[in-house]
Amino acid sequence: MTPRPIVTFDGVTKVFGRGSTETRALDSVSLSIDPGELVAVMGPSGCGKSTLLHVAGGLEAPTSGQVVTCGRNLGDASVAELSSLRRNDVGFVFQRLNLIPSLTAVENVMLPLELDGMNRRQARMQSVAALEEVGLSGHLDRYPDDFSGGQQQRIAIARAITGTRKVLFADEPTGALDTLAADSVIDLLSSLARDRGTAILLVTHEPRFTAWADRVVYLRDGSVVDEAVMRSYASAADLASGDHDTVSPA
Ligand SMILES: Nc1ncnc2c1ncn2[C@@H]1O[C@H](COP(=O)(O)OP(=O)(O)OP(=O)(O)O)[C@@H](O)[C@H]1O
Repeated sequence: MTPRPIVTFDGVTKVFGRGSTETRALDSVSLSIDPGELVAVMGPSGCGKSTLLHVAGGLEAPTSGQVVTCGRNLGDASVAELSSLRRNDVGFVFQRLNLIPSLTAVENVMLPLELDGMNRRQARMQSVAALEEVGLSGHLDRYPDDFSGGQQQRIAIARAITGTRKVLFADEPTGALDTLAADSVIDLLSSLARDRGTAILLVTHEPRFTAWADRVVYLRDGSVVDEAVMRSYASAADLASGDHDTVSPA
């Protein structure tokens, strides 16, 4: 049975500004992402990659078109529904980690849950489970500065997947990491998709990460210009040589 997509874009346009300052960041984008799928989003600077993530996660409203994330139509979702989506269903990770240096790893993961009104015991339980999923269960009480850059990004990922979140939006999560640490973070994202069923939308400038992706979506000037279905983990070299299945957007 075909899984029900966890994110669907149907003819989505996002315009910033008006008149002479108008920017069409997304232009009639249609795509969908299934549970457990790792989709890489690539394209030149300013083509709309971050905007795609922000609109999919309810941080920005579409100007027109329909966005459905985790069963919610974001176009007519109330403020309360959007905030529930961000609290319970989706997570974000960025290049900037925003970890608080004076809090331990587990306290950093717990913080948003507690700010959200969850009691301390439950917040700790969920945070310990998330840190276990990212391979840091033995380091709960260490401070961010005690970790390498790659491990710090793992803490940020744990914070983004607590509870039953079904989608992770990752915007250049390895931008500040060396090659080895970056590969290990992408490895982790790939295993979260495979083993936990988390759908992952990964914005990246790194062609080599396409080797971990199930699908690659190429944006230019706000439009999807190409999609590559990566079967059996084709390598970036295969991609460059055109040895992949290309699906032209509708
Ligand atoms: N809040 C905003 N207000 C006005 N314009 C914006 C806003 N956010 C994005 N834009 C514009 O929309 C376009 C797409 O921006 P976006 O950040 O989505 O691109 P990107 O592909 O993620 O770029 P990069 O790879 O450089 O991060 C750009 O022209 C950008 O200047």
